[in-house]
Amino acid sequence: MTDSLTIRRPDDWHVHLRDGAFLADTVAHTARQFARAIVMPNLSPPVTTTALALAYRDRIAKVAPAGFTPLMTLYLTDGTDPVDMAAGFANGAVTACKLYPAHATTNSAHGVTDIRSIYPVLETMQAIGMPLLVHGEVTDAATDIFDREAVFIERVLIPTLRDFPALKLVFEHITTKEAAEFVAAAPDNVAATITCHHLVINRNAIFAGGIRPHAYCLPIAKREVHRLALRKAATSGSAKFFLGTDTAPHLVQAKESGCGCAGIFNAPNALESYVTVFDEEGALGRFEAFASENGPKFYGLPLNEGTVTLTRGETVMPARLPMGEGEIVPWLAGETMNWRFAGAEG
Ligand SMILES: NC(=O)N[C@@H](CC(=O)O)C(=O)O
Ligand SMILES: [Zn+2]
Ligand SMILES: [Zn+2]
Repeated sequence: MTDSLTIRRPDDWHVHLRDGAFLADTVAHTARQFARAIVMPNLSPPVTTTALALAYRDRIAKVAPAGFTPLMTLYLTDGTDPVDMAAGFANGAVTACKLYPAHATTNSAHGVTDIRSIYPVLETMQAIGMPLLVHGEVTDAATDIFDREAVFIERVLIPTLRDFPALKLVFEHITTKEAAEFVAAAPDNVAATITCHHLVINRNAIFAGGIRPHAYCLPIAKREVHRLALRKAATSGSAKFFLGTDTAPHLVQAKESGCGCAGIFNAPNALESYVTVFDEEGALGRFEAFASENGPKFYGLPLNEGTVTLTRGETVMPARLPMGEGEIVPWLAGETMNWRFAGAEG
């Protein structure tokens, strides 16, 4: 039995750092485990231009420890300027663009109403090799919430990739067997991130003995068959799947509400959670590629120097953590974890 695992320092390819009072706390938690993070742009108002991304990057840098690199993204709207976007990509200010279908998730009201309205932007992205990160859910009221991701593949993803076959595309936080199979069968310019929570819970967790707002996120957790397909994909050794926590903090009162926010805050214990899954699947030897190699290779970035060490051993996750001026209920709150984060070196 392996009791200690040292791997190359990992990155988190999907993070919500928020802003203002949250920023120092979110950055500290993510930077403790990860060297780089793809920073989601769904602030209010959203990060829609290179200038806004640079200003946000400066606010992050002010609170970040040495050695942490935020990789910035632009929030696509029907009015995104491809010239500003391409200039920001060329000078390294922005790494990728994020597609939120309008009204699909938290702070997506300014998102894209119809994929065809951003075809000129996608044309440019394909030409310059800029990755498109996708929240892949349809938003029409007629589609069942548990079907939104699978329908998105048929209705949006397949036609878009047919029209832009060389577009670099990351299907973010996949939650279904359909998405895992689609990505596995797609060409190398298509990849996916997988969260730790979708590897651990299925939709029963949202209703276990009562309604559980801290298990609610988007895309919503699906049936067990989908969780098993995600575990298979993540631990398969395929370079198309990589770590993206989708850590998405909301204060306790925003979650425990008559209309609770979607999002799970897993930055404090992400690696512990992922490594437990790889351990349970007998795939500890494949964890480093998933956490530390597949992402940078897809993005065309160098691998990190330095390492992190995870050790087998019980720790109890706190019931609450401070977040800005309030408190947050983290992923696995109050539960015993069987792996611990022993620290980063180098
Ligand atoms: N995942 C979530 O449930 N919430 C995210 C938005 C997102 O990633 O869709 C958030 O910003 O709160
Ligand atoms: Zn999303
Ligand atoms: Zn997200």
